[in-house]
Amino acid sequence: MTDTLNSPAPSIASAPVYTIAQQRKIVTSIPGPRSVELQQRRNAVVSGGVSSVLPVYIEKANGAVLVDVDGNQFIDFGAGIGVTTIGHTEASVVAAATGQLQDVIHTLFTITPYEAYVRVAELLAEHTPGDFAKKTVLVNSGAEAVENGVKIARKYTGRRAVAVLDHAYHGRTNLTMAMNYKAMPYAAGFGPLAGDVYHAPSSYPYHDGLNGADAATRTIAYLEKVIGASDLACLVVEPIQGEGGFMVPADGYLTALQEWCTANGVVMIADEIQSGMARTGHYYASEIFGWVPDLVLTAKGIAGGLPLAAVTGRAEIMDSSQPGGLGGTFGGNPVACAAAVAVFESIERNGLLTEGRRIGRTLTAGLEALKATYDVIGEVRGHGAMIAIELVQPGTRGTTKVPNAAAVTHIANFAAERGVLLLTAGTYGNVLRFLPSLAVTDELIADGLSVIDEAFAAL
Ligand SMILES: Cc1ncc(COP(=O)(O)O)c(CNCCCC(=O)O)c1O
Repeated sequence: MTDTLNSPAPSIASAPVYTIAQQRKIVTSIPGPRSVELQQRRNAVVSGGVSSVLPVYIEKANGAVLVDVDGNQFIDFGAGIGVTTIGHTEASVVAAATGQLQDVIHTLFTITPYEAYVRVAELLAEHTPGDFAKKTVLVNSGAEAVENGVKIARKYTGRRAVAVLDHAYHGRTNLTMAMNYKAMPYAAGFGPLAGDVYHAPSSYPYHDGLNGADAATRTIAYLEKVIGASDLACLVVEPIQGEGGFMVPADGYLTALQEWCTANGVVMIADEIQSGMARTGHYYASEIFGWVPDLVLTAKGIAGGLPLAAVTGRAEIMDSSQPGGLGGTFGGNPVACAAAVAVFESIERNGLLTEGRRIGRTLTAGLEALKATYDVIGEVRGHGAMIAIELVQPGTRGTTKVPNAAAVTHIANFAAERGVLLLTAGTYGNVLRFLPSLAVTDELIADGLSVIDEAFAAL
């Protein structure tokens, strides 16, 4: 899809100031000796259910670089799964959070409120898609935002059913586990799972070859024939699917679904937890597709690394809850809210939407060049600083497109040993995703891609 919104804009107002040299540096084996020692301590006291992609223990981080306890420096193409979007330890976030820590750390907004929560809700009303009256509830995690978005939609419609798309990911709570596409590792053995959740066909152009209208017709047929609009409270959709593998829906797909939802009294919810907050070169990925959702879920990058999440949307829907029906002890914590205000201000001050589009162009060009050389790269896709490559078995990218998870594992491990942290994704584990912070330089991207080129050559 051509991103017609992808128009170069004036350069950023102020270049980032880094406290750690933005370069890759390997000084020990990976993991190094102190990481190995820490891993042994961890194995004695941390649940085996908590795994780590790379057992390298991080001591410092800044911009797009991680520094481990042995002095190795990694190019971070993961940003903690799209959280440190404006950069690790971004100066204005650190200052705002530090100041708030010295004033008041916690009062519980539902007991005695404070301005920072209100300011975040004002910023969300301003920057989420749609020019209608909007309201917000703040919570702590993405899954909690999904849970509350569904609660609110059920209350507003008086209906129970929840529809999600194939390849979706929405969290690790009981309801969100039921909403996920993959049971392993997220839900296996943790059931019984919540009922009234239905999985509808999605738009996956690389595999289904459908245009937006035809893909939407297929999804809507499922919603009408399998569920029935009369009991459907909400349809929850990631505009660009995250854990599922960065699938970019065909043009017109999302707006066609929104039209059907509006005509049938169904609340359509954009799960922008991974794709939102300037990740794609737009505040919200929904904008790329001209989609104005009824509710928008925000988390991950909103508070620069501190835990904060939000449900934002049409005031009449958000006000359907009875007073006291929404809340929680830490939801909208003052320190996280102060950090979030700083994040919004940094996006504007430093022109980070433009930076996201720059990063998208740089990554896409570099990965398309690799695709021209290596036929295991089936597709390069995404927007802004949310780009992925889907890997397939040799000789199949134009035909059966057989997933190649082994190649993904090889590339990720090869890169990690040389100081490049890459995350995998995809229902079949055959996607490499790039989620760098918007502070990453073109030089650092080029260095990281040179390592990845070596990794493909060594396949
Ligand atoms: C679209 C989308 N919705 C919801 C969530 C859930 O957000 P939480 O903050 O992890 O609860 C995510 C979190 N994705 C990363 C999960 C990492 C892991 O748990 O191992 C997402 O991407």
